[in-house]
Amino acid sequence: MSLQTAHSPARRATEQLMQVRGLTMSYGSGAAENKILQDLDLDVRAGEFVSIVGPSGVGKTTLLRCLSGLLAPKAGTISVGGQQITGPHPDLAVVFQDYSRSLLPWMSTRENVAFPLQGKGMGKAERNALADRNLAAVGLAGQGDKYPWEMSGGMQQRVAIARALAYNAKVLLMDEPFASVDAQTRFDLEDLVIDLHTNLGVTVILVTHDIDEALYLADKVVVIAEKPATVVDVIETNFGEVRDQVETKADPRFAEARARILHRLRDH
Ligand SMILES: Nc1ncnc2c1ncn2[C@@H]1O[C@H](COP(=O)(O)OP(=O)(O)OP(=O)(O)O)[C@@H](O)[C@H]1O
Repeated sequence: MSLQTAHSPARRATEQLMQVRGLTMSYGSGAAENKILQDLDLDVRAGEFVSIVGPSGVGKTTLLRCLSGLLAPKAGTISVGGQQITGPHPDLAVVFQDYSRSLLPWMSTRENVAFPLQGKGMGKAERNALADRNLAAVGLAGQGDKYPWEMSGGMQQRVAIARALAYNAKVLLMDEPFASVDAQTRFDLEDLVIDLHTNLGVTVILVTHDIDEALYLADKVVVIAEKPATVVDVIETNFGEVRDQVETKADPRFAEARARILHRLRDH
């Protein structure tokens, strides 16, 4: 597979969708206050794939939890489509690293995917049909009757992705989603997410400590560092729409971007 220039709507994103201004977050208060994020700004265009990378413990999960409305920031604003985020929001769906805790073991995979759709006022047959369509989109056609514990880790994470897609959120927020699977499964899941992004045009914000993964997937890599953490660099990747685990990573622009990120992280 060769590198190509961007053609898909997803990789030609232009319209502003998400805006973060002055995001500040700390745990505890008074003498015990632990400042994690300080004055962080972030812009995400509709259909864009944004990776957020930074050293271990810098505050990546805290940032993603704030973006998803699960954690209230101490200061600053987060908006999606011009709407302020003040709590969990139907435009935002989250995929966590720990699929084994995010899927309900007593429900079949179809029920797991269909469950959050109850709040959308759909009948059971419609929910199940939507669940089956989204399971097929992640390569799990015909697997709806299986239980999560009958599936491999990679398959369970596919179910969690199908559940997020079925919810039809505008933004898919992913927190180290491939950190708990083996290397080959990780590559397969990365390529699955690229396909979903390209074909469905969904906006993705993915947090990872893996610089290669961040670059391979994204249109834009946001580097956070320092304590408290803030944005120290933003890199537009321009590797084209089609990504290939071997060729993209061998592209001289990939090596250049990787070196730039490593320098930024070393300097902070
Ligand atoms: N609920 C919490 N209460 C208090 N401190 C917390 C809480 N969650 C995280 N922290 C602290 O906030 C800091 C940032 O944690 P966070 O998990 O956001 O970082 P991270 O960059 O995602 O880390 P990693 O790369 O190891 O996953 C850490 O020092 C952590 O100990």
